[in-house]
Amino acid sequence: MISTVLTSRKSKAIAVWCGILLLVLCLHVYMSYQDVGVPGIGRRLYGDNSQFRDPPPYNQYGNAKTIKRPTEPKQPSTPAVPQKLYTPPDNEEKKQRFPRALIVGTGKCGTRALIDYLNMHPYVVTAKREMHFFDRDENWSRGVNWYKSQMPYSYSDQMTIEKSPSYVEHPRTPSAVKQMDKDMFILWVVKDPVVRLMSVMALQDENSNLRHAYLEYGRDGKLGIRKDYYPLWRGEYVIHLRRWLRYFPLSQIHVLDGTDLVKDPITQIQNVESFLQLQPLLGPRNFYYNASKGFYCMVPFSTTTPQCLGSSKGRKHPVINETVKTMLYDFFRPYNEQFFKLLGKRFNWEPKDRI
Ligand SMILES: Nc1ncnc2c1ncn2[C@@H]1O[C@H](COP(=O)(O)OS(=O)(=O)O)[C@@H](OP(=O)(O)O)[C@H]1O
Repeated sequence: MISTVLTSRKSKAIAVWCGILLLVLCLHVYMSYQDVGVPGIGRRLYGDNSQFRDPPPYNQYGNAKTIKRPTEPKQPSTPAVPQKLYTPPDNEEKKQRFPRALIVGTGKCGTRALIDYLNMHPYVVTAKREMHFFDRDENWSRGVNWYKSQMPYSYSDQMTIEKSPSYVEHPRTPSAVKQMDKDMFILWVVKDPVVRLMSVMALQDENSNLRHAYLEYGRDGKLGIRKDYYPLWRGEYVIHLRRWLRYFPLSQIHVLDGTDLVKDPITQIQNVESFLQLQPLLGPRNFYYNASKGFYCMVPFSTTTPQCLGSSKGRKHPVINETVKTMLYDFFRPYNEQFFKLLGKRFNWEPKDRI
């Protein structure tokens, strides 16, 4: 009898202990799954998988406003890319193709930024260097097949784009381009011509007289503008536009302001996408403002690391005094006004404090 009582007490105690053990085990497993933050529990069982639970930095459409940037733990190093932005057509091989869009100029207005921005678009492939096919005799004489042989490989639904920043001024280019492809998309970046001139001048040595080569003394001994100076002529945009309009309708020429491209690349690139009839894919996800450079850098879909243009862009411009500034703005104003009239839109190209 005593032994029966003892046995039943013992089995009760065992049952209670088993119950407690089971409860602890269940709690343990539950906490591991939920990662409720009890140090060591979840991770000891399943490893440190916290990096896989970080939210992706961009949504499917690349809207940076939705970005949550956890500080700890770090972002996954794998590119947070909207998957499958581009699928090549079935059974197709890449081949070299003529450009369907040309960035024709103007030098120092942001042509490199524009082509590199466009290169982030999955349906765009860009020539790796300036070909100067239409404007340099030695290249022109090599013929169109040579030009095509310089183009990158692409699929049929991708758009090849080339830029050579002096196409816009060369007398041969508009007719030659039309002969190659009457439907060619023409992209043209311009800039306040005084700012553009200073960008050219910035290339000259700081102590060199060439920094002010756009000035000359007239017969009267007064300082004036050297009207036949090539960098000035390049900024007389209306002259060049008139020539292009003899071959292409204005609707086929997209003109954008390089200063707008610096300040608001997203809007500008989206306008260009629309002009080129490309899928609207580029957006805030592709641009990162680098405060120390004062420029936006690119974030292609294949990476989350910003890529900036080289040090040859964004040079410090020479300082000019108010008299020279007024002379330059007065010189360009009539050309600008005619340009705006022909273009049907205006840019803010009035004197600025900093140029
Ligand atoms: N994102 C970004 N980063 C750096 N620079 C930028 C960018 N966007 C536009 N720009 C402006 O581009 C100017 C140079 O123009 P181009 O590329 O047309 O020059 S070139 O003719 O090809 O040499 C260059 O002019 P400078 O500032 O005078 O160097 C820049 O103002």
